[in-house]
Amino acid sequence: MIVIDETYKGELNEGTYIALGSFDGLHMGHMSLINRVVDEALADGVKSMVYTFKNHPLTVAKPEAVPKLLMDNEQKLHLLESSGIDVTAMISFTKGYMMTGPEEFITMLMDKYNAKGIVVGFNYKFGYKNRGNVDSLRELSHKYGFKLMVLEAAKMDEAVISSTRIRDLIINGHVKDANTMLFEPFMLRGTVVGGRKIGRKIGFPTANMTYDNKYLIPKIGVYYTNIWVRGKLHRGISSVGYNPTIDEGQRLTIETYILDFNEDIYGEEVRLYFMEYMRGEVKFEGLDALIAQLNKDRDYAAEKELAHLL
Ligand SMILES: Cc1cc2nc3c(=O)[nH]c(=O)nc-3n(C[C@H](O)[C@H](O)[C@H](O)COP(=O)(O)O)c2cc1C
Ligand SMILES: Nc1ncnc2c1ncn2[C@@H]1O[C@H](COP(=O)(O)OP(=O)(O)O)[C@@H](O)[C@H]1O
Repeated sequence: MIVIDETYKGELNEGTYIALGSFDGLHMGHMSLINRVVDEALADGVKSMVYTFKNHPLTVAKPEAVPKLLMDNEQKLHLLESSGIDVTAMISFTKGYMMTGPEEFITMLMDKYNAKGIVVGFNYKFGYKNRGNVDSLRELSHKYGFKLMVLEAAKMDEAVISSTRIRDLIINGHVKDANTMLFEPFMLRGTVVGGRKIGRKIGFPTANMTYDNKYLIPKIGVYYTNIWVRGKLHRGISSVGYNPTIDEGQRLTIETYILDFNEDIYGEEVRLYFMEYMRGEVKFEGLDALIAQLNKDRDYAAEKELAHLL
């Protein structure tokens, strides 16, 4: 897959079909657009392309309304590439860019990327003040002669699948339900950092990881997770919380005990996949009670399946 940004000066002279959207989380609705653009491009002998933004448009248009994100750009690019997309344009959304009107946006796609077709979802809005929609796209497709494909809403349990719906599930602990709508399980990326060094003393060393508040943090509690570290996926049990048994935790930590694992991984980059909410965080009477519970958590996780990642 070729990844380009606003500085791209080359020419895409083969012709492209372009899927438009911000694609946060890459859920099944997004995937239907991605699959469609890949299939149609193959059938018509053009390149499949995704045009998206490096930063959420609301970071410029309305910073106080930016949602917590479900996915970082690195993971988005990885999944788009795995889906067979030929070209992804990941563009910085700026104040100047925001002024682009609907028609200007579409003619830019035709001039710069040789767009022969556009794929969007039923509720797609675009251009300055969101003045463009599916109806104006239809008019523009007649005026300029490109192929327009508008896809129906993908649904689960009779309700439309959306990034907002998935965020709500995750902040309420329903990660398993959220994952059924996602291309890959919900994941946070971070670096393993030092903690209080108590974990190893109680027989449960935990890899504490950094996190970025730009991304969604699941509900406080304990999860069955999968953790990708040093090129391999492992089962884990993770705590998202304040560790009330050990200290009056001021700071939220995300820490994982990795099953059947004994390596020093300080400084390693990890990806933590949230598979299932197991229980809430408890303030135990003492360490023995915490250890007894951790043994149960581990035994439960040991029986679970590992995710299949792309
Ligand atoms: C799967 C898991 C579940 C946990 N559940 C709780 C809990 O319910 N209550 C609590 O106070 N601490 C809980 N902890 C946090 C432990 O107290 C924590 O791992 C311990 O403070 C070690 O911290 P350290 O890595 O900074 O040394 C949990 C940790 C893990 C890995
Ligand atoms: N099974 C394991 N799960 C998690 N971390 C492990 C495991 N085995 C060894 N480690 C290492 O031990 C560290 C955690 O030990 P711990 O005593 O909890 O220290 P800290 O408080 O610094 O997290 C991890 O960061 C990792 O380097």
